Amino acid sequence: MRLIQNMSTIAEFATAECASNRTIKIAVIGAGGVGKTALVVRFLTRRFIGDYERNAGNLYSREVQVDGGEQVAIQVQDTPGVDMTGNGLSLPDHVTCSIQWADAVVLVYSVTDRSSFDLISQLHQLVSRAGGANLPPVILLANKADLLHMRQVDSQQGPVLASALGCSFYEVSASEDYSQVHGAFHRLCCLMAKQQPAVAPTTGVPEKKGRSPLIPRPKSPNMQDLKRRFKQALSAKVRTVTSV
Ligand SMILES: Nc1nc2c(ncn2[C@@H]2O[C@H](COP(=O)(O)OP(=O)(O)OP(=O)(O)O)[C@@H](O)[C@H]2O)c(=O)[nH]1
Repeated sequence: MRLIQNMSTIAEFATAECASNRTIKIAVIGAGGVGKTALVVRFLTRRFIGDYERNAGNLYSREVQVDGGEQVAIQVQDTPGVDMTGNGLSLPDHVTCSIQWADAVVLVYSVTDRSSFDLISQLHQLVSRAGGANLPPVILLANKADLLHMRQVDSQQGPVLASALGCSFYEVSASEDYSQVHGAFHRLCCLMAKQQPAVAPTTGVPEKKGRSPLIPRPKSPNMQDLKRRFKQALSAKVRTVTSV
């Protein structure tokens, strides 16, 4: 019973109608398995749910209160994992499309996976190329900080890389610490809200031009998918409990 209540709270929280007149679009990019989905779901729902299917690219939306109390709509695109192959980067189309679509980018690596860290510079280059003169704000997240015994990337290396790339850095644990994850995404939202023009109340037209609306939008928001993932995760937990 408690689980069902929790689930409906999660669904309501994450699917809240966005009454805001502007939308901040954030793409979350990194190697497979670094915890992109876990981070996005943690930020949007406060919950950490350990089991996810391999992500094919989902878009989530909700409202966020930024500095000054204003409510802004955000869309967060969780992208499929980018991996290194013998021929270089294996970059799903979806990721390229998401980079072009986004107003801001969250690059993620796992401190337990050196190759995911090594990928970051190349991903940043792709973001820079796609943005041209209009480079979107980028933040770098080092995830899985709780897995001390599995660490492959020193805690000093993240800040050094972030400073070389000119972006903010946060070391977080999606599983252990909601406030770190929330803080990183929330600061990005506040920054974006400051940068993006509000819609002029009389004309309904943005006061300044943002990134092109003609760029094809990545796969559509899929809150049903979010609910389905919660159902799957919860039923797996129930199965585990009943089988003990
Ligand atoms: N210990 C720990 N495990 C985490 C953390 N974040 C994610 N995980 C686990 O790492 C695994 C991969 O997480 P996902 O969120 O599916 O990673 P992803 O980057 O979306 O993966 P793809 O869908 O393959 O691109 C899951 O088993 C998560 O439970 C974390 O902060 N700490």
